[in-house]
Amino acid sequence: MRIGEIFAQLGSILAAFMFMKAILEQYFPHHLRSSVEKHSQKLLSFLSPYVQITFNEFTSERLIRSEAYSAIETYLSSNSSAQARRLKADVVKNSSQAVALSMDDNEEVADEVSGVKVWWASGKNISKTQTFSFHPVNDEKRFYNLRFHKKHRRFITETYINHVLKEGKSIEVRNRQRKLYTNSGSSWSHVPFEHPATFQTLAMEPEKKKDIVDDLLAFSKAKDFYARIGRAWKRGYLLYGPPGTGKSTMIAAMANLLGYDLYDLELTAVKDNTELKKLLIGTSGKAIIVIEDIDCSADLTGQRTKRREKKELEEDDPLRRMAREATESKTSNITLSGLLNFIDGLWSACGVERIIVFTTNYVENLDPALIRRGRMDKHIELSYCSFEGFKVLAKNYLGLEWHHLFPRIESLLGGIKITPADVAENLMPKTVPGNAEICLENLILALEEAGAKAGLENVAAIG
Ligand SMILES: Nc1ncnc2c1ncn2[C@@H]1O[C@H](COP(=O)(O)OP(=O)(O)OP(=O)(O)O)[C@@H](O)[C@H]1O
Ligand SMILES: [Mg+2]
Repeated sequence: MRIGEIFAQLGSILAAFMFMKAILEQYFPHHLRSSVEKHSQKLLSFLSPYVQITFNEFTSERLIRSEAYSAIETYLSSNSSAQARRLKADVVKNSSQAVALSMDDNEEVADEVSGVKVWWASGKNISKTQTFSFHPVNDEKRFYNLRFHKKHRRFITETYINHVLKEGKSIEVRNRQRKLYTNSGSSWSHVPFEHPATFQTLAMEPEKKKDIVDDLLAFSKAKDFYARIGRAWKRGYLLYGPPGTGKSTMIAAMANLLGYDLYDLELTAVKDNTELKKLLIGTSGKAIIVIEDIDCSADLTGQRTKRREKKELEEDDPLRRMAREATESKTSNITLSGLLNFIDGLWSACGVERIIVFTTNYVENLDPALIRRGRMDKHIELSYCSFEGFKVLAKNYLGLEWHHLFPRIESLLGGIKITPADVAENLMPKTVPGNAEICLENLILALEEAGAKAGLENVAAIG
């Protein structure tokens, strides 16, 4: 048969079909038509060995987008880009891909888990209700249909759907744009969090680093464990050490490792406990709440009241006392124990994971009650640069695994205290293109100078 004939035949079949459809629509009453459709669908589903589940984008009661729908969309995105013929593209920031691809309407992709094959189809319903409005409302209702053989019903409903939702949510967390929040008044404002620090680039002894990474990962996966033992899903870290040893850098690395948002809580800008309460309620799950330099927020060391009582006894001049009280009333009225008690209370009430990190340069100044285990569960000391730490920096900054000047640096680092920040500054290439040897020699010079200075100070102290 020639191509022309095939088209002619196809044309007449189509015409006949359209004619039948038009007759059906014109002469069949509406209610009869819908009952024919209903019964034919019943018959089809009775004969078909497949079961179908629909996941709507918006559920009828709520106007918010269904979490299940977006988790499925994310889960299917990698499958879709490999299988579907028509894809939708969306621009995403801060992701390894420049655009996120998802399958277009009326596309179907297959998925297989534990040997069970399922099919996902995307579709949309366009609402037929006509509304007259100056602002036309988009009445498209999208959905995903999951189709599978009825013999797998148990596996699908009990295991597979949970797997899809969990996997989809964890991909969302990994891909989403993280935020860095700061408090202004009783609300948070945020900017995109784009700190590049990771645990790989952090100068630290490998075992210590592994211990911290394992601890964080174990925490992030321990929802069921915390629920079972009846504890709020939270963990407190205290980072202490001299300035420039990587405390802030480690917090950024933690956020990058877990994909959490960062809330940088500036306590001195918080007026009172009510404002603090509002701020803490305003934080989301998967958050790291950071309070830097708690020792500098003098009111929070637990000694404020004692100091004030003492001063009041000393100060008899009423004018001076009034002036002091006026300045004090402007500063924060929060006490650290109040803060921690409140955090304990809040966290006990909700099931989302939160990490709180405190940093300080002077751990010895803190009230032991405030950093007891259970509040600050893990105490991490960040100290001066060791040779192991130096090797990480040399690899990051200069791309060096080994150099003939390394042994000299190792012996100098053994006796001289230098912060990773100072080492990093010396390793920073000062010329284009950078010369590794010059950088290492600069570091040796800096180390020798620091050594000579420390020696002089020692001599002066003894003298
Ligand atoms: N352990 C480290 N690994 C890699 N880089 C580091 C490390 N410590 C410090 N640095 C570098 O030094 C700079 C300062 O470090 P960071 O701000 O983390 O110090 P800090 O301990 O928070 O200091 P401070 O107590 O003054 O807040 C960072 O920009 C980082 O590049
Ligand atoms: Mg810091």
